[in-house]
Amino acid sequence: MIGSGDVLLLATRNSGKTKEFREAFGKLGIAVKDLHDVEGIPDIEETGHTFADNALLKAKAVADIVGLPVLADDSGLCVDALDGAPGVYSARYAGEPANDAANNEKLLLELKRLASHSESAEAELVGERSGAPGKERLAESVEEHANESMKVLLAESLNEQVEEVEQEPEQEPEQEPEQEPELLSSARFVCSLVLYDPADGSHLTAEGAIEGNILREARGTDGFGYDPLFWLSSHGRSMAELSLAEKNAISHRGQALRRLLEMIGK
Ligand SMILES: O=c1nc[nH]c2c1ncn2[C@H]1C[C@H](O)[C@@H](COP(=O)(O)OP(=O)(O)OP(=O)(O)O)O1
Ligand SMILES: [Mg+2]
Repeated sequence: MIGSGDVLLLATRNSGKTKEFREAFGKLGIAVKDLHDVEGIPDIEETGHTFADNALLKAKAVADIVGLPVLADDSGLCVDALDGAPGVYSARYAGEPANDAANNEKLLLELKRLASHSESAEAELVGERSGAPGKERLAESVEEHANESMKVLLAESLNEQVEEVEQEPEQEPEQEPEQEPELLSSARFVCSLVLYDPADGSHLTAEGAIEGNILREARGTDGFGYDPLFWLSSHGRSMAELSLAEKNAISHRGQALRRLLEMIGK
């Protein structure tokens, strides 16, 4: 039922999603349209409790209006330190109307708040164990180690000076090895796709997920949504530092789409 007339309508107003589907379907000779190309489709409330529920809701609502098969994508970010939030609320995490920058900012705020809470809880625990209040105990610990740290610092700076002198002047400065950036929590992107046929109400559902970590600082300018905060250790890049094709090859959406296409023999 897909590709009747080799055009497929997506039940989305998210141009970032449309771009990714265009890249993937282009290879199959299928043109992709979205709700920016169709008039008279109202906003569809995403009242489901799962990604699959919401994808079905969107696909059915639009397909019943246009009378053609429709593909819907419901997706989001599940962050472990936040017990799976924002999850199905990813798009409206910072309120409505949906705003990627505000959502990213809220995500960082929540994770940093959590980190500072657990740091102070840890300090108190140290205090309780030693019988001294947390802050005092920490100060003592700094005192105890101060001399040792000073020695290490002095030795390091001496070593650096020696290395500087020893370096050949015409030698290329060595490239700093890229350090793993600071990460706040493990997380995953999840995507549910539903292809709905209004002729008989039949539909197919496919899911995909990708594991990663939330960065303390945004990186990259490609993609959309939470991509700049989603770190892929295996690639040494954020999702927003991948090209469209690279993202599709690994993403939750790419995986779900390949599964769906397999189901319909494409
Ligand atoms: O690959 C992704 N890279 C980064 N962020 C992503 C991705 N995939 C989903 N997300 C985020 C964006 C949005 O905050 C929410 C999706 O919400 P979701 O309701 O499915 O989409 P949406 O409202 O943007 O468009 P629409 O419902 O019209 O398809 O998860
Ligand atoms: Mg939505």
